Amino acid sequence: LAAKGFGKTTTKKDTTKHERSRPLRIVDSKNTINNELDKWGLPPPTVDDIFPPLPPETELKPATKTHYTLSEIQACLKDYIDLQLHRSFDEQGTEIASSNQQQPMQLHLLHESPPVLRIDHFLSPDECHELQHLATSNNQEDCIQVESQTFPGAVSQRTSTSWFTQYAAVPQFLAKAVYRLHIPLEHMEEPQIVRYRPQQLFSWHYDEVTPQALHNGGQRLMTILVYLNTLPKSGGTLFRDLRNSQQDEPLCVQPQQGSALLFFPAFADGRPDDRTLHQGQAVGAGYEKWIVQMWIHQREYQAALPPGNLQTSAVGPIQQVARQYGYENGVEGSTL
Ligand SMILES: O=C(O)CCC(=O)C(=O)O
Ligand SMILES: [Fe+2]
Repeated sequence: LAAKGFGKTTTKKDTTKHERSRPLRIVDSKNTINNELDKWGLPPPTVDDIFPPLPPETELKPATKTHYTLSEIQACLKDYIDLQLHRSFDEQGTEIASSNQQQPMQLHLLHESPPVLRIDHFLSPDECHELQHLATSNNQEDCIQVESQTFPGAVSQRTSTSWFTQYAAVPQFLAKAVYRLHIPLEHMEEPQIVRYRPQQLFSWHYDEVTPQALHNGGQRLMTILVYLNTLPKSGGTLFRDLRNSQQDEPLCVQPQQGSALLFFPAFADGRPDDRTLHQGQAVGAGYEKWIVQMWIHQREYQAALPPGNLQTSAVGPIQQVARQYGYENGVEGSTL
């Protein structure tokens, strides 16, 4: 959402004027274009100006193995939103059995610091199909379509299509967030379904909100996105400053149907974590990429879309899913 280089006092050049006054043409730092200057006599900002490289002393700890225990995962998450994972996952990171006949979820830590987590089987294939269907059904009451959120002057380019959904229209996704990750319903931003067609992408950005938006729920503490379909290559979620466990390449999470990706745009106290700069890579020819996505705030958040969207309207539907999936057993003191 935010292009954070702006308004920060630490950027190498003052690019604030660019944001406010004219559409930006960002140039690659390696791509010098004829010393062209704008009307303020400034050269066009480069990607490095807008998303400054991390200071060399920044702590970055890639994953060093493919399997982490729950205790190890919790240690990596200690400065971030409290997910109380021990209530739903055993020491091997496997979901504690519920009666729902679905494959148990499995935690995978993809990066230690900052933590990046994948949860396989977060949604079943049927649940993934239903969410895609919800978006394409064109039911204006349940979800509202928003074309690319890129606006003139924005520094990040998003070319996909989003649908902002009613909380009550996605009870299975929310039931899992509430009963497996213990996220308070009131802190959830409106869930969004996103479709990328071939070549579409979301370029480098941070998920944190701008200071002007903090009045609504405070900072975004967690991004949860679930891939609704599998892509063999292309369309990955790429982190500029993180490395994979072999440490030979930047961390890129390949879409796998039903797998959730969790990362943390800010620490629990609301301080943004600059290490989470990421992009949704372009989708290859012949493919589409679908995700469902939600941001979790520090405090109560009030939805803007679709009109009349209230978290409380989802309580009944979520409880119904929870009963059906056997979530209430073994979850004492639920947030609902
Ligand atoms: O599509 C992706 O893989 C990432 C999407 C994303 O970063 C966003 O919507 O904020
Ligand atoms: Fe993002």
